Amino acid sequence: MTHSKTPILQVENLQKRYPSGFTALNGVNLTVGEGEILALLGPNGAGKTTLISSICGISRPTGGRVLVGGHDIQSDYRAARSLIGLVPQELTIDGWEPVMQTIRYSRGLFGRPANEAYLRGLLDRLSLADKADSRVNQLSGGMKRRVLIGKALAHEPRILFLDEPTAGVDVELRRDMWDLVADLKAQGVTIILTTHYLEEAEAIADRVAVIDKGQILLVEDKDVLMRQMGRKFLRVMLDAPLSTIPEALAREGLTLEDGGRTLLYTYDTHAERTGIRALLNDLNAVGLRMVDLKTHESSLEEIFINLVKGAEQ
Ligand SMILES: Nc1ncnc2c1ncn2[C@@H]1O[C@H](COP(=O)(O)OP(=O)(O)OP(=O)(O)O)[C@@H](O)[C@H]1O
Repeated sequence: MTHSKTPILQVENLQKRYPSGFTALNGVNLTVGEGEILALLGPNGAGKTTLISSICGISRPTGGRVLVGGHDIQSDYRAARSLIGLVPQELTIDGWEPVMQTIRYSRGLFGRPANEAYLRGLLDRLSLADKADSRVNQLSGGMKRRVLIGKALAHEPRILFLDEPTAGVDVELRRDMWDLVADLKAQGVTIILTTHYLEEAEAIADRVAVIDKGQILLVEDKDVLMRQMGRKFLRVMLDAPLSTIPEALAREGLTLEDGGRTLLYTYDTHAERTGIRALLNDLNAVGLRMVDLKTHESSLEEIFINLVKGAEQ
């Protein structure tokens, strides 16, 4: 398991109360292992950006502590921050300097020795090699975002934060981003990303943390989460509509939909017996004829919506 390794990040009872009096983080605990990809999910205003800003030392927590590679982000800021790369949500980049110079400058800020070969390789991986001498303010939005990633990686951080990395980007950049994440993971870099695209978390995360109203509702291996909370649906399309479910078929998880034309059977993915065979036998016995069968598995999106809804009740 990835998270049984040495933790690169320890967040302990983190609190953030803004001067307005609003509590954006209310006792967050989170441990992330080296080389892990963690997706941080939560509705708008849940506290994702506040959490990332507090971990990266941009926003000052009002309680608790953050250790990065064992260094306290407040009392040992330089050592902790040098392990971190941050790609912010906003396109906070402009300026007339050329791309290569911008990235070189970012590396220098962390006191890393010059390494042109590394920086060239980085531009290459970000499909920016032919833009090395272009001015940042003359680039497209997508290219600026690539430069931001280059800046975040210029000092070879061990942990990379991506705040909404693919919001509003085109398909190509999204695919490049996912490839880059896989490359970095192969090099042992830890990645924490926030996203509103659940299929993105489903595609690339090892673990998923769900945050709502400044509290972590759950942290779990993605596969375990999908196995435990996932449901499967079997739809049996009938050749003639039913007004009610016949007595002989009645069982838990069975409902009618589509004006009685479809029987919807919901079952647990981890149940020992799904009950499908028995259902199909019973259908046969009562003389119902089906024209088609379809199955569907709940996505991370459905699981997430149910989790956040459940927490509100
Ligand atoms: N400077 C601030 N002063 C007061 N409240 C703030 C400040 N910054 C953020 N908040 C509030 O803290 C809460 C958490 O905001 P945050 O930006 O961390 O959420 P988020 O989960 O990143 O949301 P989104 O998905 O919309 O980006 C929100 O209710 C927000 O209004």
